[in-house]
Amino acid sequence: MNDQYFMDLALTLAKSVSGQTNPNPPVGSVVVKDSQIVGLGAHLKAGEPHAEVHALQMAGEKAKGATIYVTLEPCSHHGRTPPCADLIIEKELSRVVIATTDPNEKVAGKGIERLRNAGLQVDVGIRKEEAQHVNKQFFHFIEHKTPYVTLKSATSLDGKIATVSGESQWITNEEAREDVHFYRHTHDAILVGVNTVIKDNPSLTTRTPLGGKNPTRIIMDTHLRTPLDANVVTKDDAPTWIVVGNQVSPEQKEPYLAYPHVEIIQLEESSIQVKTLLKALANRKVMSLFVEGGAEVNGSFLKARAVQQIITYIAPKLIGGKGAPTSIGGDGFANLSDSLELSIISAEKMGTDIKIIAEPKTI
Ligand SMILES: Nc1c(/N=C/[C@@H](O)[C@H](O)[C@H](O)COP(=O)(O)O)[nH]c(=O)[nH]c1=O
Repeated sequence: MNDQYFMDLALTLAKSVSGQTNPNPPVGSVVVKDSQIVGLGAHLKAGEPHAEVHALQMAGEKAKGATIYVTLEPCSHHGRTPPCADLIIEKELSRVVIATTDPNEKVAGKGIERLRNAGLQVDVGIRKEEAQHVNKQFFHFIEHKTPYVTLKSATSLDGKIATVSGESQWITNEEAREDVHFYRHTHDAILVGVNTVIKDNPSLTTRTPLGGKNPTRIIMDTHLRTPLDANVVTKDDAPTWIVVGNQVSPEQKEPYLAYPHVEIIQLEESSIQVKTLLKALANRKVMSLFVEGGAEVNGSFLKARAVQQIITYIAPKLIGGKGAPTSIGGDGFANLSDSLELSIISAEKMGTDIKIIAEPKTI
C-alpha cells in the first residue's frame, strides 16, 4: 500500500460527483488507519458537508492518529459549513495528504498552514495533475472568472455535420450520442445558435438511461428569431436564456414573458461578442458551458479562442458536397499560423465511431 493507492480512491470518489457539486469543486476523501480504510466520502452537493466531513464521520473514533487523503486542500474559511482544517485538528489525525492546493488565492495554503501549525504532518502534491484535471472546470472559472468552455462536434469522416440538403440526424451512432449527454450533465449550461433551434428544434435536455442534471439552455440569437413554439420555449424542463443584441425591441420580447422558465438576456452590443456573452454568463455563476454548435456558433468561439476542451465524434461515413456544412464555420483563420493548436488528450473507438478529446496547447 502507498499514498498513490489511497489518493486514487479519493480521486475516483471526486470524479464520481462531477457535475453535481457546482458551484463547489468535486472533492473526494479517504481516511486510513494502519493501512485499513476506515472512512471515505465525497462532497455531494453545494451547501452539504464536504468530503472530509463524510469520511471522518464514517471513521468515528478510528480517526484519532489516522491519515486523511483529500483531493483538494481542506478549507480553512467559514463557508456554508465549518472549516474542514479545524475538524481534522479536532479529530486528532496525525497526517494529511493533499493532491492539490486550492486555486482561490484568498484561501490557497491557509488550510495547510493551519494544519502544520497544529503539529500535523502535511504532504502536498500526490497525484497533483490528476486532481487538477478533475477540477479543471472549477480551477478555470476561479482563475479566469469566465466559464470553462467545451466545444462539441459530431461529423462524418470528411468533417460534415449535415448533407447539402441539411439532413443531419443521425450522423454519429447511438453510443456516441448517449456519451454527449454525460457532458450535458457535467456542464452548468449548454449553448446552441438560433439556426440550430430553427433547424433541429432540439430539447437540449440530459437523457441518459439514469436521467441526469439538465443544463441551462442558452440560445445565441442576436435578432430574437427563436420560434415561440420551439421545445426550448414551450418545454420547461430546464431554464432557457435567449441572448439577444441591443436592437431587439420590448415588443419583440413581450411574447416570451409568457414562459416563466424563459429569460431574455439583452447585451449592450448589436451583434453578440463571445467574450461579452461569457462575462454575462460568469456573472450568473455559469462555471462551465457546453457548446453544441452549429457551425457558425462554433466558428465564433474558435475566433475568440474561447475554448478549453474540444470533443469530436467522427462517424465512418463520407457525405461530401461543397455546400455541406463542416463543424466549424465563421470566417476562420486565413493563416495557418493563426490556427488554434491543440494537444490530443485521447482518441478512442466508440462502437463504429471515434471520439477525440483535445485541448488547446497551453501557450
Ligand atoms: N446530428 C448529430 C448531432 N446534432 C446535434 C445538434 O445539432 C442537435 O440539434 C441536438 O443534439 C439535438 O438535441 P436533443 O433534441 O436534445 O437530442 N449530434 C450528435 O452527437 N450526432 C449527430 O449525428
